Amino acid sequence: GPPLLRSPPVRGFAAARGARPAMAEAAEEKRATADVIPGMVAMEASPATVRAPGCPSCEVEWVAKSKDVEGTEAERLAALRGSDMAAYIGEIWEYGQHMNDTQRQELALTPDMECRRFVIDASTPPTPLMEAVYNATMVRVPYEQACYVCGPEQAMLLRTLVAIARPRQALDIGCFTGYASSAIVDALPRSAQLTCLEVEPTWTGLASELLEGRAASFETGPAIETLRRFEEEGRRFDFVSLDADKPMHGEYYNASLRLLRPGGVLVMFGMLLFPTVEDQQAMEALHEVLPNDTRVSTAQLPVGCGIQLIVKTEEVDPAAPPLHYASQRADGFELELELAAIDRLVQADGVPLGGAAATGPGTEALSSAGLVALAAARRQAAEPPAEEAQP
Ligand SMILES: C[S@@+](CC[C@H](N)C(=O)[O-])C[C@H]1O[C@@H](n2cnc3c(N)ncnc32)[C@H](O)[C@@H]1O
Repeated sequence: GPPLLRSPPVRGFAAARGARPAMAEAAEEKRATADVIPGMVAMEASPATVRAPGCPSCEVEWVAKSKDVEGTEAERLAALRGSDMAAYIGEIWEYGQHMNDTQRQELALTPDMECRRFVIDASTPPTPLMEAVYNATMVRVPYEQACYVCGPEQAMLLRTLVAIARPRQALDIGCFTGYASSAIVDALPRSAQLTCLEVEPTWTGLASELLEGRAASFETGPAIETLRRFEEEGRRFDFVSLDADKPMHGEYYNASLRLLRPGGVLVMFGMLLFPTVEDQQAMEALHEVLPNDTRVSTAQLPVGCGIQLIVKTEEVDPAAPPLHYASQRADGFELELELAAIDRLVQADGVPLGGAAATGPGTEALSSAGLVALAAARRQAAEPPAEEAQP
């Protein structure tokens, strides 16, 4: 039969992107204000936009195409209404059935575009890699699929969370063209690694091209199978970003908790806006589960399509010293680099190394200077240095 009416781009970023010129104006206005208010620090010259100036982004074209499609549909429906009223009513009824609460929410969220612009403007501007991946997605991916990309404000939040967590092993489940991956990889400590999972070879192909030379590797295939394999291999992660097929998010959540070290961080996308009824049911089930899960501490942020911040509190020893120590010692020895190098060596030898930062399976394989340094750093953290202890 004839296609149903197109639903609007569900993740809602098209409108935010469409609003960008106004964003630039707002930044311009702020700069002007900064010039006249004494003591106010002027914003840097370029506003926080993901699209580089002069980039032939298809954003505008994309919005125009959406409008074209809508226009064509409107014409087709008008003709149908004239020729076959019963068929017309049937189509409209069917469309109503498909238009779930989310799309209504999306419409209800439209006034928040203004707020979103301020959120983006108030974040550190994207790195060149983030811009490049975003632009390539907009230019090279058909616009119907380009809307999978996560929102710039979400990428900026993710980057900040990675900078806080300082993971050595990070995982991105559902990497698409690698935009969220680019935000993660640009915030990773040196010698840390990101592993990206994606079912579509087209997307891993593009993402691996765009992130070439970065500390990111790609696994193509159904994420659940890769996660099971990682479990069998005894791999462990410090940080997981999850934005894949929503009906499977419950499974990915449990698998991620098994792979995360105690104290590890999981960031789940898609908590508030749902493209399909199936997605909505799956994510609403998680809304029930997450606040009552005693394995984690969690909170939700209404950023973009909704982000759930989760820390694995299970197995965290309250008496354990903090995980992070000053990595640069006076003699230039870098503890994290040393540990990462040992980690790679052990993995290359086929010995699985887990417990990314402190304890856990595999750490007994460490017997070198790195382990000695870790013990020394722990002691140092537990007792203040002798010179500071002296009055
Ligand atoms: C919303 S997009 C992710 C957007 C991405 N995080 C970004 O920054 O642009 C969801 C992705 O999950 C992928 N996906 C869907 N089912 C999957 C599966 N079973 N295993 C792995 N990835 C899957 C889709 O192909 C899509 O690229």
